[in-house]
Amino acid sequence: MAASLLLNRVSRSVSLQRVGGALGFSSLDAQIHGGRISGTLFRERSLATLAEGGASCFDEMVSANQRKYYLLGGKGGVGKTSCAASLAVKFASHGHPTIVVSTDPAHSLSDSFSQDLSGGVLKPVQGVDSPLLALEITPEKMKEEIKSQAGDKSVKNMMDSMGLGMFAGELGDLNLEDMLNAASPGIDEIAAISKVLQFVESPEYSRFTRIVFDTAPTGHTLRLLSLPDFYDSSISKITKLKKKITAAASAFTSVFGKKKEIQEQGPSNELDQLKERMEKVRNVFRDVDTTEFVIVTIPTVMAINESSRLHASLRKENVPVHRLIVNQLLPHSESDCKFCSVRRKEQTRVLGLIQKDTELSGLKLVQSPLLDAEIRGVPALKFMGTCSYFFLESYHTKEGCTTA
Ligand SMILES: Nc1ncnc2c1ncn2[C@@H]1O[C@H](COP(=O)(O)OP(=O)(O)OP(=O)(O)O)[C@@H](O)[C@H]1O
Repeated sequence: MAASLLLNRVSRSVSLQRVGGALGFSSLDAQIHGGRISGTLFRERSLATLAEGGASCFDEMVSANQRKYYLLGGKGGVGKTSCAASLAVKFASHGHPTIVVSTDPAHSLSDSFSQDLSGGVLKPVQGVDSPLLALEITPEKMKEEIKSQAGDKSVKNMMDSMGLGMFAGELGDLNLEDMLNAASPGIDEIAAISKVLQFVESPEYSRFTRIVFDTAPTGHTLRLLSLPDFYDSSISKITKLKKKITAAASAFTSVFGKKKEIQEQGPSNELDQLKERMEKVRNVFRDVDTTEFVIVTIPTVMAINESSRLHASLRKENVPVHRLIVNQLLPHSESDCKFCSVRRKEQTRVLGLIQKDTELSGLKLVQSPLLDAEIRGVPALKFMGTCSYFFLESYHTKEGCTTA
């Protein structure tokens, strides 16, 4: 019952042409490569009504000028990039200078915006009124930067600097590079977030009030979220080890009367800095006031099950989650073919599962319809944002669904 009411809500949508005109992109058809997105799929609905519905939905995300981080994640191929790009365009259109960052090594921001955003540097997105910058993190470039910042911090050098070079032969192969590579591919992502923190901390980027992350599929994302803890404890262990070695070295030099000074500076500072950055990343992920992880899914049992597991993991990690975007919902049609009718039944069943799922049922449901063309380019992303986020508030409780 609740699920079918949800679907009815999806059907209350708008004519593409009217929305296109209102958003100021009359040539939308041409720009999204292939005719109408939804003229045949959606029932007509007045823009006035849309505006009312839209006002309640997006206010919460767009309100407040303090900086907010939105991380969009979920199973592969469910529409994370499309939703992240669409949300970023929407923030920018509401006057928020925004940065959208892809931490997925298989980038598709450039494809989604239909612009070249590659190269591992922040690039302005064309066609949006407020500043919108996009960054496709290039893992190799990131690693190079970290390495060049850290310099050649091999364990041998570290021990040399401590006056223990004679023992270094045993350990000389260990270096920061190995440490960075050890947790690969997760380090790619943590390095990415760390890089973004650098960007947002510098005064040059302080005016950006919304940072949207398009994350890699679930497994990578979970690694990303747990890595700061992992590094924190690893770095602490290394620091403790270094202290022990320093103490042993002091004892050694006092016994044998060697005068050489034991230098405490250098590598330890590097590690402390790395630890500090990891802590910052971890804190950003868990800050309920500034951060929200938005799970993106599609109406299939496999995707819902994975979303449920993802939410359980995020909950354990204390990462704030409030919303679930159900993307690619088959919109209402007066005359379903057999195929559509079977899919629709299955979709209704799956939406019912969300309502019963202990992990997912408490989340606000954001519905995003399946459009009849690929979502590419700013106008199409604007359109997706328009038909995805209204009714947001209406759906966020079970009561909201059953009494609607
Ligand atoms: N609501 C929708 N209607 C129609 N097409 C969609 C919709 N959402 C996404 N798509 C299309 O589905 C494809 C995959 O979308 P997208 O790249 O956003 O998914 P993803 O989850 O980021 O994928 P990956 O896991 O590979 O990074 C794209 O071609 C996109 O245009």
